[in-house]
Amino acid sequence: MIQIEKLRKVYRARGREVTAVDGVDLTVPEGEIFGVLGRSGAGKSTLLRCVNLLERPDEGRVLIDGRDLLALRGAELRRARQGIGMIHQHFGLLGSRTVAGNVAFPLEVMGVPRAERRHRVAELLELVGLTEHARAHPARISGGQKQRVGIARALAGRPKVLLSDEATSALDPETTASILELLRDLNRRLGLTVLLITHEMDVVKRICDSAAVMRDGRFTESGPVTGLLARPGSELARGLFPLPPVTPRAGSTVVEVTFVGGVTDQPFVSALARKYSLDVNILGGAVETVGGGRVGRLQLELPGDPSANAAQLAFLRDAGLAVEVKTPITDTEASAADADTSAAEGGARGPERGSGADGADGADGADGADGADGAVAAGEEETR
Ligand SMILES: Nc1ncnc2c1ncn2[C@@H]1O[C@H](COP(=O)(O)OP(=O)(O)OP(=O)(O)O)[C@@H](O)[C@H]1O
Repeated sequence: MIQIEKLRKVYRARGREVTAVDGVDLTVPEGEIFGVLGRSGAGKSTLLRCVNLLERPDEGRVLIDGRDLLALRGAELRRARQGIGMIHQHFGLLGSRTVAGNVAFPLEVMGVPRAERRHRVAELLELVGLTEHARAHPARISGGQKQRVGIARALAGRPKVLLSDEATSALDPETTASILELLRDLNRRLGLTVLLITHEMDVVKRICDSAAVMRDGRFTESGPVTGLLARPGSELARGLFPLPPVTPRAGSTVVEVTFVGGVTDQPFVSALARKYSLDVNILGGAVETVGGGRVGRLQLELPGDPSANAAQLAFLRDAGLAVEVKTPITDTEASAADADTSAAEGGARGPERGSGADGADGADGADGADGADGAVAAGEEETR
């Protein structure tokens, strides 16, 4: 279990202060996968690096299975950090060592005897499906395989907690899917608690139990993923279901409804139309599988303004839907919007951007560049 309390980290450089993490509280229960989503510069990496003390927070507490890491020193702290594995976007493998040699490295640092090391490396390579590549060098394997080596290495010290720093950001979509599947599988088989940071909405959708959206060092929303999706106004929901922006007209009601789980089986649109003898216009919609369950969002347009649709809106809410009413615009605004729309070619109703669409780092160092995993090779400081 990971608990973060009122965490704050301020960088000071050349007389300038940047508050990278600004009072974050977070609990990841044992065996859960928690995703922190946000754009570049939101403070995600700093938050993650404070969890294994690669960065020392200025304020707050970090507790792993109830132990306050900031209260530990020396050998005790090193042992505690061995219980936290970490994987990175650019893998951080040692180019001079084979796949097996990379996985063995943290075990050497921990002083594990040679015979035991061999056994453990074989076990780890099997766990990540790389037994056949044990003797290959990183330059000879694919990006997905490199990340599998990174995962095996991170698990060498049998950690209970795994930190993932944009682990799939350098991979193509197919490889990303296989790495996410591996992480989910390891999470279930080993009971690993995973804290991951990402700018990819898809990562949250595929494997996270809970998530937070981070901006300017703070969480703007946080909770179980399906709960966030069903919350009106949720940035996560908007990012997952990028429906086109709509311009509600005076005399009509535009509602966005989000439905989760069993609600998707109910024909609520036709039930609404029948019950109130309405023509319901569907403006947009998307249904996705999130965390193994079905979640969807629909934009509906009902005749009459919201005050005339109170019963209809209550009907949708009673059906278990999260309902968000888009504020109607005035007649004057409507004619201005008409002018805008006809001026813009084809109406230009592009999809809204997701919350974290743009954050990928530029490519950086290749294998062998950034040395050992800070979590397992305790005491070594990573450089960025
Ligand atoms: N070592 C550092 N010294 C000074 N400022 C830093 C340092 N590391 C990060 N920052 C600043 O702290 C803020 C948060 O950076 P951080 O890397 O944690 O964000 P991020 O969400 O992980 O972004 P990215 O996805 O681009 O890595 C940024 O304004 C960044 O410039």
